[in-house]
Amino acid sequence: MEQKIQEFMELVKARNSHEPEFLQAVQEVAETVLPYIAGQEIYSGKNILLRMVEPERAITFRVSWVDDQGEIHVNRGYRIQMNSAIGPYKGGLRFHPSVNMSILKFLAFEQVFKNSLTTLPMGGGKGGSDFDPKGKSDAEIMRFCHNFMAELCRHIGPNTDVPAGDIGVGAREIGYLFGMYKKIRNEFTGVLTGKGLSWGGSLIRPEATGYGTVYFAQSMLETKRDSFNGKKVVISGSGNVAQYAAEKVLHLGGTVLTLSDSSGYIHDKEGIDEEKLAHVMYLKNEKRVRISEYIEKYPNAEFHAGEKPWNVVCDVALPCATQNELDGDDAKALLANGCMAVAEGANMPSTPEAVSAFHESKILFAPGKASNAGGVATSGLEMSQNSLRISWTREEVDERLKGIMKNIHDVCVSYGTEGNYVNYVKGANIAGFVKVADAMLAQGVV
Ligand SMILES: NC(=O)C1=CN([C@@H]2O[C@H](COP(=O)(O)OP(=O)(O)OC[C@H]3O[C@@H](n4cnc5c(N)ncnc54)[C@H](OP(=O)(O)O)[C@@H]3O)[C@@H](O)[C@H]2O)C=CC1
Ligand SMILES: O=C(O)CCC(=O)C(=O)O
Repeated sequence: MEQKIQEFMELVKARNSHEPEFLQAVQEVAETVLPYIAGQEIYSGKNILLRMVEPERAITFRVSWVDDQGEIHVNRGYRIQMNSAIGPYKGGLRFHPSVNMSILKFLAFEQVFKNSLTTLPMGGGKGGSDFDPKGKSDAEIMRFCHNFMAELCRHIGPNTDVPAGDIGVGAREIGYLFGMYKKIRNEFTGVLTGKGLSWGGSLIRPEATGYGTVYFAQSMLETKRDSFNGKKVVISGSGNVAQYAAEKVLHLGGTVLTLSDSSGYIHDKEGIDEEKLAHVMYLKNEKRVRISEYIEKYPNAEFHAGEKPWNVVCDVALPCATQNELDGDDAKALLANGCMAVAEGANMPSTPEAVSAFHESKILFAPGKASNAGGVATSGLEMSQNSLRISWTREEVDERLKGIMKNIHDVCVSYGTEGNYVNYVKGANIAGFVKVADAMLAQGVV
């Protein structure tokens, strides 16, 4: 099997040699899914995983826009339409200077498995731009979003491809994107999710990724007859996912000790309570400043410039910032400090070395494609509400989200149990694969 995996990866590398993040995501899936395929007659000779690693379509386009000084800038826009076997392409848009083909293909590939795990009819896609929203005025953001959508609108639609937010794309950007789509196409449809409540959005969508991550971690803790109550929790990031993961940890009786951004992390030994979290939301969502400003209001907290929070003693770690933010040394530090569970809110935040360390020490470890699936699942619920032209209550959406997260947890357990340990990576990859693979088999070679 080792050799089969190596041969498969050689083929993928030959085509994608300059895409390290994409190769990293594929390697992890190959290591768990190829041994499973080998024991399943129906997949024999069908090259399904090889077909799944090739995007159905990868679109790149120019986005020109004018800044407040009248200067013209050019960015690159992307949409990767990875797999539509089980539904329209679905996945976020990321605006960050690091965005490139490798990062978007890894995200789109992960999205295929994640969306399948939700059990909702959504294929996988991802897109974005190397545009950097930091320091831009509202007017500049609007002009960029409008020009981005002026091209993207040709390639998406409520039954074709339904983008949403990701890093650098939140409620404000979705508004500008939706406005331009509606103007050009002259149709009011659920073409984007994460919309405002008065124009087709769903309650709980902003909270869903963070809440879902904590619901998943809660299910893992329950397998050890444990809970969040009284747990010390370390969280990275301070954006959408981190904020609502922190909120749900507080609801469940845990203590949140850290939050971070790309400039460093804050450590509040007294705990980031609801009032302090509201201040973080103000700093990040309205004032749009660095997390270091937290200590101006709460001087008992510390700011550690240029560092990550993984050396802080904790029971549970929730990486909620970005890919590869938690490496092998960080994992060792968490384990040495007694961390018992890690649930990824971000996409692929743990490096392969970190994941191996978690597995070797047999702690609870949830990969993002399972634990952060609550965001896209609730996007799926937003699509359903748009199609039915109704709005569910907060409680209704939250109950559905809880049910979906519990179901994802349980399916990971059933495919990932190895003796008395649950390998959630294996469980998520195989369970996500099976539904897509079966649909691809049924649809023939297309
Ligand atoms: N939003 C959603 O519904 C979903 C998001 N995710 C994933 O969750 C993660 C966070 O997304 P989201 O919260 O939406 O994004 P936001 O843009 O709201 O927040 C991103 C956070 O991560 C930090 N960050 C970004 N890049 C880096 C970096 N290179 N080093 C350190 N910190 C960094 C940002 O800090 P700074 O401001 O300094 O850049 C910010 O605090 C991503 O991996 C995303 O793909 C997964 C599922 C759904
Ligand atoms: O809600 C969505 O469609 C996308 C969410 C997303 O980008 C993700 O799950 O990584």
